[in-house]
Amino acid sequence: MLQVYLVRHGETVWNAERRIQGQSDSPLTEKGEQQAHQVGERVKHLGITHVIASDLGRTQRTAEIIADACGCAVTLEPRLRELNMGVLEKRPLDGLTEEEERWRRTLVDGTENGRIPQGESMAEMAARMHEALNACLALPAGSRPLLVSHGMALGVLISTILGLPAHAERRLRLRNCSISRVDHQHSAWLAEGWVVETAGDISHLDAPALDELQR
Ligand SMILES: O=C(O)[C@@H](CO)OP(=O)(O)O
Repeated sequence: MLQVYLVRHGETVWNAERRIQGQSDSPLTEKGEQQAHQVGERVKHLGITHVIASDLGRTQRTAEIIADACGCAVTLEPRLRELNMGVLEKRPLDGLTEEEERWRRTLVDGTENGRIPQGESMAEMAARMHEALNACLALPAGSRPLLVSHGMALGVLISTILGLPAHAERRLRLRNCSISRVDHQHSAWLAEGWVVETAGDISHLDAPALDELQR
C-alpha cells in the first residue's frame, strides 16, 4: 500500500486579504510559516521520503519548511498548481463585479467545462492532479511521499477519488496547512486503487487556520 500525504500551503498575504491567487502568488504570512513548521513537527516521524510541491512560491516555501523537518529534499511538480483562475486572479473576493461573480459561479456550480475567461476548467485541473498523484506509484517501493498543493486543487483531487463531481470540492473545507491522506491499495473490501484515509486534519495547528479565502 502506498500512503500519500496531501498538505495545503500555509496562510498567505492574499489568503488573509481575501484576494484570489490561482496561479498568481503571494508570500506566506508569519502565521503561514508557523503553520508549516507545525506540519513539519507533525509529520517528521512518519517516514516521509519525498516532499513534492507545486512550483508556486507559497507551496515551495511551505514544502521547504516541511522537508527540512523530515530531512528530505523538495521536488517541484507544476501539475500540483492551483486552478488557473484567469482574469479573476489578484482580484479581491469582496470586490468582484456582477460579471466577475457570474464567471466565478459558473466555475464552481458544475457547469460542464465552466471556466473563468483565460482560466482552466475543473476537469482539466482534475486530470493533471490525478496524473501528479499517479506519478507517485512509480516511486521506489517503500516510499512515502508528501505533496504540497492548494485548496481547490486538493479538494478536486479528493472529491474525484471519492467519485464525486469535481465541483463537490466546494463542500470540503481544506484549511491552510491541513493534512489529508490518500492510500493506493488492493483490498478485498474497499474499492481498488486510491481511497481517502483523512481529509482536512488541522489537529496539529495551535491556532485557527483560514479556509480558502475564509469562506
Ligand atoms: O488561489 C487561491 O486564492 C485559493 C483559492 O482556493 O487557493 P490557495 O490559497 O490554496 O492557493
